[in-house]
Amino acid sequence: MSPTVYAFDNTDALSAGLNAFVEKVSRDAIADHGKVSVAISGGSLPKLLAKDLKNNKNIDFSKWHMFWADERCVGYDDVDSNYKEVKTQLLDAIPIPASHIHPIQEAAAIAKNTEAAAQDYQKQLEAFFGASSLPRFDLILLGMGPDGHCCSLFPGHPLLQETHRWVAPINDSPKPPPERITLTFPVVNHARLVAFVTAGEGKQDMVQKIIEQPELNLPCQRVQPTSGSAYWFIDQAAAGQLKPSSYGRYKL
Ligand SMILES: O=C1O[C@H](COP(=O)(O)O)[C@@H](O)[C@H](O)[C@H]1O
Repeated sequence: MSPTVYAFDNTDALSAGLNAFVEKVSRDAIADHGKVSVAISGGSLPKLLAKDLKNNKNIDFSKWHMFWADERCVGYDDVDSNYKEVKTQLLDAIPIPASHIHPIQEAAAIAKNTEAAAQDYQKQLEAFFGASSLPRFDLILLGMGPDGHCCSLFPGHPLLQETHRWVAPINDSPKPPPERITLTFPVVNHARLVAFVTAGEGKQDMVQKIIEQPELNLPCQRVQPTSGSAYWFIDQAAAGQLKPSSYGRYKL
């Protein structure tokens, strides 16, 4: 099924719309099963997400559990750490319990032992979701790279074919740093909801390809939740090459 695309006049409006969307996801998940599992990417997403969300007093963040959709194998304080970016932008400002924050194992990341880091992260997912069936995140928040990658799943990379592992190591990411871990498509596509968030003119070519040329089979296009839904939250600059019929407006 095609994703639902929401375009906003600017990044402030995008952050406001995303905040409203996440508030509803959180309320629905807590009403349904008492907690909220979220996986998040790095890059430009955390700042866009956090702008309004960090001040949202209508969300019970004590019920949130935060995981990462992908992570670079660096220390927690490294400028390349997705954990650090999410922590600085969002987690330090919201009342989420420390025990509900699930970053990559730092020792394995610093050692650039991607295999150990991926295995440990799979264990963390098994401990939270149970080991017997695929994790089902309430919400996976993803960015989109200018080459159409999401998580650390890059165009043409063999990891796109992964069907067994929940978390995979990667040692040859075309975008630095090369050593990373990533959720795989089986996990991403088992989520209840996946929301892409991207902004800026530099993304408009790729947004057009992904939304209007599905035959390209780029990584972002392979995100098709089997019993869930996919959304795109983009600003007008990123929507610059889309046909008006390809997107709608989010009602706050
Ligand atoms: O390397 C990565 O890049 C993507 C996209 O980042 P952006 O800065 O172009 O928004 C990001 O989603 C991913 O988590 C990250 O590891």
